[in-house]
Amino acid sequence: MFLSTEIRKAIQDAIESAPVVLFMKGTPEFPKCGFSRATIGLLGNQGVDPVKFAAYNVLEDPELREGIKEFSEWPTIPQLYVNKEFVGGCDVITSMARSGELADLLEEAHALVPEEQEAKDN
Ligand SMILES: N[C@@H](CCC(=O)N[C@@H](CS)C(=O)NCC(=O)O)C(=O)O
Ligand code: FES
Repeated sequence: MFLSTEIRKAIQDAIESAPVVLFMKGTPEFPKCGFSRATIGLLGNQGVDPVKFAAYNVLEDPELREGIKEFSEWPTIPQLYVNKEFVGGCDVITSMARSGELADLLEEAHALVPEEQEAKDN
């Protein structure tokens, strides 16, 4: 697929809009797919600060849905970015949550709610 400059720029802006960015199906409140729902649940369990988080609903934007796959070179949704770096989809995030890598990544990105950040610093 041809990724236009315009779409590439829109994706770049989205990725830069918050420390933690999720491209998903539906919204955090109303996920439209189990993989997106599970990913939102994992980020919530980690204690991601809502002010550090942005979600983009690919179901509302077919160009974003296809464009993000090309951009990330990753064939599926959801897709997580932390500090502008692509992390992965639901399986990757699930295994990183289990191993503790996700907590470390989010902590380093200062993306956790302040109390949880403090609890981890102590
Ligand atoms: N194993 C994937 C599960 C996600 C997945 O399979 N997503 C599919 C179904 S929601 C997808 O995005 N298909 C392409 C599309 O719907 O555009 C992961 O780890 O994220
Ligand atoms: S929408 Fe069917 S598996 Fe995600």
